[in-house]
Amino acid sequence: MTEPNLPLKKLHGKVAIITGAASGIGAVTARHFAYHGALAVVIADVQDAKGREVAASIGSDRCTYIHCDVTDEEQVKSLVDSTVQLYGRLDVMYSNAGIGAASEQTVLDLDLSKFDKVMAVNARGMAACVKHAARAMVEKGVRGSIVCTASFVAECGTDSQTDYTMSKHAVLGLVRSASMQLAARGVRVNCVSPGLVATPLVCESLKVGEEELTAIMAAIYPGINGPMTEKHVADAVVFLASEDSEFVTGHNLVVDGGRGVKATALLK
Ligand SMILES: NC(=O)c1ccc[n+]([C@@H]2O[C@H](COP(=O)([O-])OP(=O)(O)OC[C@H]3O[C@@H](n4cnc5c(N)ncnc54)[C@H](O)[C@@H]3O)[C@@H](O)[C@H]2O)c1
Repeated sequence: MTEPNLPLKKLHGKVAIITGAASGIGAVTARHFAYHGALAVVIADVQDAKGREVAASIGSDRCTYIHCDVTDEEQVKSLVDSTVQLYGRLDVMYSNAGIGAASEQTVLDLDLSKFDKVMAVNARGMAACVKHAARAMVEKGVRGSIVCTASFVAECGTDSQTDYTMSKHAVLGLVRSASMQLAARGVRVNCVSPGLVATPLVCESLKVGEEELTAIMAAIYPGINGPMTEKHVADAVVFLASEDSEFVTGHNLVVDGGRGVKATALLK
C-alpha cells in the first residue's frame, strides 16, 4: 500500500526533456515530473530568464535549462544530443512549445507569412522534436515515450484562428504516423489536447488581461471542480510519459473537462 500524501514516483529515474517549459503548462509539468521522481528534467525554451527561474525552483541537482528554438532543427538536435551526453539517455520527450494564432483570420484573408510563423513552431517544431527524440531513443534501445501538446481545436474547426487550428490538426497527423512507425521499436507517441487554461498564450490570443480571463474561465467551467488548470494537463502528461500507459500509443488524450466546445465559441 502506498502511504497517503506521498508522491507515487511514476517517473522514477527517467530522463525527460520538456519544450516550452519556461511558462504555463510546460513549467507546471516540469515541476510535476520532478515531483514524480524524474532523475533529470531538461527545460528547453526561448525565454531564457524565465526558463532558468523554473529550473532553479526545481533544483540544479535534477533540472537544467537549455536555450532551444524549436523552429531551428540544429538547435533541437543539439538539445537532444546534449541531454544524452549529460544523462546517458532520453526516456521522455514532452514536445509542448507552441504559439497562439498569429491573427484572427478566416481563410478569406489568411496572411500566409503569419501562417508560416505559426506552422514553423506548432507543426514543424513539433516534428523536429519528435524526430530527434525518437532517433536518440531508437539508437540507445530505450523504450521511450514521446508526448506532444495538441489542443481542443485539433479535431474541430474554428470561426477564425485558421493558422492555429491547422497547426494543431498537424500535430495529430504527426502523432498518428510516428506512433505507427515507431511501435515496433518500443517508442510510444501520444498527445494531450488541453481545453482552455489561463496562460500567457491565451491572454495574448484572446487579447484579454488576467482578470478578464479569470471571469471567462469561470463561465466556461462553472462546475464544482473550478476552472481547468495546468495541473490537469500535467497529470495526463505524467500518465502518458509513465509505464501506466505502456500499451497506449497514437492516442489523443483530450483534457477539457467536457467544456472544449464552449471554449471554441470564444475563438472568434
Ligand atoms: N493554454 C491553453 O488554453 C492551451 C489550450 C490548448 C493547447 N495549448 C497548447 O499548450 C502548449 C503550451 O502553451 P501554454 O498555454 O502553456 O502557453 P505559454 O505561452 O505559457 O507557454 C508556451 C511556451 O512555449 C515557448 N515557445 C514559444 N515558441 C517557442 C520556440 N520557437 N521554441 C521554444 N519554445 C518556444 C514560449 O516561450 C513559452 O514558454 C502550446 O503548444 C499551446 O498551443 C494551450
